[in-house]
Amino acid sequence: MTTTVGPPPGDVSIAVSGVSKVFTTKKGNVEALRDIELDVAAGEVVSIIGRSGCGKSTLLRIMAGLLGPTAGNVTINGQPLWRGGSVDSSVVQKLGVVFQDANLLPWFDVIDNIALPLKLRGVDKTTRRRRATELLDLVGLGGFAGSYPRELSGGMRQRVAIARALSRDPELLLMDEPFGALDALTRERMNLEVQRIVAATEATVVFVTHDIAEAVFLGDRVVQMTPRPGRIEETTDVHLARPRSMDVQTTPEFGTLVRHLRHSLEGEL
Ligand SMILES: Nc1ncnc2c1ncn2[C@@H]1O[C@H](COP(=O)(O)OP(=O)(O)OP(=O)(O)O)[C@@H](O)[C@H]1O
Repeated sequence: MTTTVGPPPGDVSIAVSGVSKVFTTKKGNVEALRDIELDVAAGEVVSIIGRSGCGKSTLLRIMAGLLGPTAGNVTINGQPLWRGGSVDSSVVQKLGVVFQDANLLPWFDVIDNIALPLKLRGVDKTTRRRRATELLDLVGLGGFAGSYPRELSGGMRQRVAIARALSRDPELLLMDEPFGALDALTRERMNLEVQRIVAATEATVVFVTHDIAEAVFLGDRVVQMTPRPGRIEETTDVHLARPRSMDVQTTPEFGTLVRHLRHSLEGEL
């Protein structure tokens, strides 16, 4: 019998090489991505910004194994994610994905929503409820185990979605504009939560956002994509100490980074 021992948390890297994506529609071909190269080191948090329609979600869906690239591939710890048109399921297991819409099942309470990925993997009920309860505490919703999604605010629902993504112990979290629909203050609180959760789990993170300040606050690096076809135009390192408080946004270093990225995006007009 062979036993596969996975790398400890914080040891998963993801690389995108030569990825292009062309959608075929009734109106013709849409070239969404062209020759994307992106290496994300283990334990790194990379934010991706770019104008609406530049291909951020398409890139994240390809990295998540939800959409096949037209050319190129994604490797996770050196293992190819895509083999021809299908995904290597052993590789995709390392991933947790959170989208803008929390997408919780309305007829399941919070615990059952969080535990669903474990149920689908055949984990027994006691174990999955114990794990879901731990995760609920981790995302700061300890008192809401028996609540239903309709009884929660948008920010709380997103935290449940994050807990659900974490239930599989992903070493790599892919987040697509998860807080886009939240008000500014809730969004700030959620950014602090993400920072805390990422520190606790040591996960590698790729975070797509429209918001330049959010990208800088969360990222070790901010990657900027060009308008369609999406290409990686520029990468900006963020050398701000962690943990970061919201007050970091008032520092000259933060302001300089945000200004630089804003000018760079404006320069695309
Ligand atoms: N299934 C599809 N079929 C055809 N075209 C698509 C499909 N999905 C995305 N596109 C096109 O690919 C381009 C990139 O879309 P994508 O959603 O990745 O952009 P985005 O940067 O995430 O946008 P936003 O910031 O507005 O969410 C767009 O022009 C979009 O119309």
